[in-house]
Amino acid sequence: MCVTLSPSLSFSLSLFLPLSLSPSLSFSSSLSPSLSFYLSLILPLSLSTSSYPSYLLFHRKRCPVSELHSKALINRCPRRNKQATASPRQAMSSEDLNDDDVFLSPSADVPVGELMGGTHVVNGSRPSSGYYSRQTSGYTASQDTPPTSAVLRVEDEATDRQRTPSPTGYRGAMPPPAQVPTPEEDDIIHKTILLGDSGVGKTSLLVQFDTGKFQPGTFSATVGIGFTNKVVTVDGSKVKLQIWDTAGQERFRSVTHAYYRDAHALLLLYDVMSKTSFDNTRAWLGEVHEYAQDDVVIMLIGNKCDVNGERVVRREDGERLAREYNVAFMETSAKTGLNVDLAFMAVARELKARKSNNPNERKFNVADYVRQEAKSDGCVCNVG
Ligand SMILES: Nc1nc2c(ncn2[C@@H]2O[C@H](COP(=O)(O)OP(=O)(O)OP(=O)(O)O)[C@@H](O)[C@H]2O)c(=O)[nH]1
Repeated sequence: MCVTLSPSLSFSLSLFLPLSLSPSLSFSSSLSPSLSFYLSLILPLSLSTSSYPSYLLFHRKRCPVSELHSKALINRCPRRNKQATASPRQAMSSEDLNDDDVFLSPSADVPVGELMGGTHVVNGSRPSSGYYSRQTSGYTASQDTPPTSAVLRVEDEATDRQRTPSPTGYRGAMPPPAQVPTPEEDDIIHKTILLGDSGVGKTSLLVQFDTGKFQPGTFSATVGIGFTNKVVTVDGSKVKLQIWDTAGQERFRSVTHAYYRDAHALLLLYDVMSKTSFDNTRAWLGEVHEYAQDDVVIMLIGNKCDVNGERVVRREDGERLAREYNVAFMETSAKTGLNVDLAFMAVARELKARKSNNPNERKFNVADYVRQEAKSDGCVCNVG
């Protein structure tokens, strides 16, 4: 049933018609229960399709929850856009995220926004082209020139904290536009994502790689997601890495899932002082297999290997887990810088090798390389 009415009239009808119809219908013996239900419930909603809440209702109803779970992103309700069947990868990599895109938590039938007290609505262009922040009505994206680093922020109770530079010095870092590579310069940008529990040292690792510094201090959790572009030289060739630093906290999980769908490499960190963070790597690897591409380069990293005495995860345990999942493994220290460059260089080498026409280079094996180089780099991390 399709009736074109003015918004105000449809709203009035949607509000008052059921009230006026329902009582009479429920006592009417001449109408079947289903018809009475239709008239009392569906009819008013049909009449009010021009009002936003009703649209959302239809939107949600038309996108099966099971499908939403697997996609983690409600994209393009058929009602509004014929590309409703676009794959999640297409949806995320295309530049036309709609204002009806809503991030969902894969672990619950609840949009992330609702978990955080609002509804996330993504407006604007894709993440690499700007700087996102959630305001009361949703994300807004600046239309500035793409930066070499960006941060997805969620403005909630932590707003003030976000505006304060994090102890690690990474959050909010926005290099000047002069450093921005033009699209012509960018042949292939390899999207590399740092994953792992909150506090394992993802931000610190990236800061150490980017600036060569470690900033000790009070731990301040990353909010949202941000990236830094780095160009590394491998055998005389430049390899462009776009390194995404994700928030390890559970509440941002479904947002970050959406980002590693088109990742080329994933660095999964745990903290050698935290058995929980090590145990959780299995769950992380499960998510990686669910959301990332099959051929993504994965490296398991035991960070904070500078600690003495407080270590609870042995190096052998990390090695065993890496063997089990057939991924490369190394221990690093974002504090001392041990093996930090190597971690990113190894990934860059592997990504370059995969695209090489040189048969010798294509034989490159990142796990073997890391094993060799980490030893020669003198990793003397103590085993507890
Ligand atoms: N000793 C030591 N401490 C480290 C190392 N790396 C990070 N830390 C400390 O661990 C804490 C957490 O580091 P972050 O880099 O903020 O952790 P994160 O994984 O980015 O955390 P989220 O942003 O919540 O996901 C900070 O206090 C760091 O100073 C390391 O290699 N050695």
